[in-house]
Amino acid sequence: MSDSKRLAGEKAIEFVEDGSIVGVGTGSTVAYFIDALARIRGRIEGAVSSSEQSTARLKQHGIPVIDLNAAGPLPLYVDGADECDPHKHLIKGGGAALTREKIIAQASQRFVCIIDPAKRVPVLGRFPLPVEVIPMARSMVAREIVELTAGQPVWRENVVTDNGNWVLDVHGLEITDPVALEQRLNQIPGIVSVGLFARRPADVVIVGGEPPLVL
Ligand SMILES: O=C(CO)[C@H](O)[C@H](O)COP(=O)(O)O
Repeated sequence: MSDSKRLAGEKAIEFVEDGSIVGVGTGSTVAYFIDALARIRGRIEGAVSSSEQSTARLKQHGIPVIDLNAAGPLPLYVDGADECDPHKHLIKGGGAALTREKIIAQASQRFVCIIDPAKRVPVLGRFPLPVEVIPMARSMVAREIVELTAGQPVWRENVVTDNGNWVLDVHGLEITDPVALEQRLNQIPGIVSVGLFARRPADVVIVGGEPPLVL
């Protein structure tokens, strides 16, 4: 598994443009991408990071970390996913970094998603859908989700996001219309962001293997 993650992460380097600022996601697959990025760090201006975890790894490698507000639109965002359907719609947020990941994906011209083969599914929902919530809204949002979907929200206790918020993981979903579900959930007050990347799916998906598959 970690070999396919490494192969996906290393393949994504081919999408990095010289002199650019690269958007960097979060997770164990992205860690391999950051390590590969370090080997070409002289060719890039720096990176915009989606989490404290990735920031620490980028800095360890001496890669300058740049504020998104100072960077402007990015040519490339590279990130992992928890699930990916045939339309390149994703579930993300297993690492609780979904909000910043979504912001950087939106700010990027091209989103290259790097996954191991186990992440490919015909329909999203086997992986519980992460939802970042303002702490005071947790119970209300959970009730709204129960009313709106067939899912069961479970509070990811002991996890506080980099933004100081909490995460609900919604179990038992079969997400046949990810765009509609993302839109509906986004309208509930108290939800900061939903780990569905359907309105802004990946542009390219790299599935790690020998050789990596580029979709
Ligand atoms: O969305 C994420 C973090 O919020 C990650 O991209 C996702 O959880 C995949 O992680 P990994 O590469 O470790 O399997």
